[in-house]
Amino acid sequence: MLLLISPDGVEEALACAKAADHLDIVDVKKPDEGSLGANFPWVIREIRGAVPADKPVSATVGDVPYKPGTVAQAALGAAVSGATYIKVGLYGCTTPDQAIEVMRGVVRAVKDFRPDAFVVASGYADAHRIGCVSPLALPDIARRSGSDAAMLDTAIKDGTRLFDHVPPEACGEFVRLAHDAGLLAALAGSVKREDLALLTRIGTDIVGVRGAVCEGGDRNAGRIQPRLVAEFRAEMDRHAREHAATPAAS
Ligand SMILES: O=C[C@H](O)COP(=O)(O)O
Repeated sequence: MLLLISPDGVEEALACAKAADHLDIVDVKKPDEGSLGANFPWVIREIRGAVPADKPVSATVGDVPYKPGTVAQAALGAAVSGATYIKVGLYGCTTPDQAIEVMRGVVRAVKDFRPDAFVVASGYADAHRIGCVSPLALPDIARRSGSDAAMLDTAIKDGTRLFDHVPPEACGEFVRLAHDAGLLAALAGSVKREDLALLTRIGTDIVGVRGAVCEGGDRNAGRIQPRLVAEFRAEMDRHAREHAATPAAS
């Protein structure tokens, strides 16, 4: 399982750089603009320069409206600024067809510019609270749009967590659907260390985290701490080892 950490700016990205041995992807966002809030192009560029070259930089394009042209242009902006993972939160899409249309525009805009870029179609575990496409629709949306991964995060950061909205069995189904479609499955949403056993067991490819590696577990007032990133990673590795040692159920 890969570890994606979401700093809110250059200062926290430097904390990520200090913990670079313990993480896999640095994900630039602007949490005060929403769960997948987009940061400025110059911040993405500066963070790209600040983290080791072998660590991919991801950027969120926002909790986007159903405006395919606007979103495609924003996604290209993130890619031009140096992000190679482009994450789109399909906040304003109420049907799978709308979401596919948005993601097709993103895939074309980004891959015309950089064919090896990695496009992530993200929905929300708490979609029922905001009225957007349902979580289990995401793998098919990602597949039909030519995206590379399907993701879930939580839209409303009020202390409720991924598994509060999409129970572990349904997350397992999400991962299965993504894998059947040839995609990676990414999961986030106030994930804590105690969730790692389940996330490992269901075959999650990427876990996205912010609050759990911030001081006091506070994604808003706390800052990312290299020590907490290292501890989180050690816990991931422990579960990976235990899972590998467990005989597969027949
Ligand atoms: O993409 C990952 C998100 O930033 C997760 O943030 P969170 O762990 O605070 O919910």
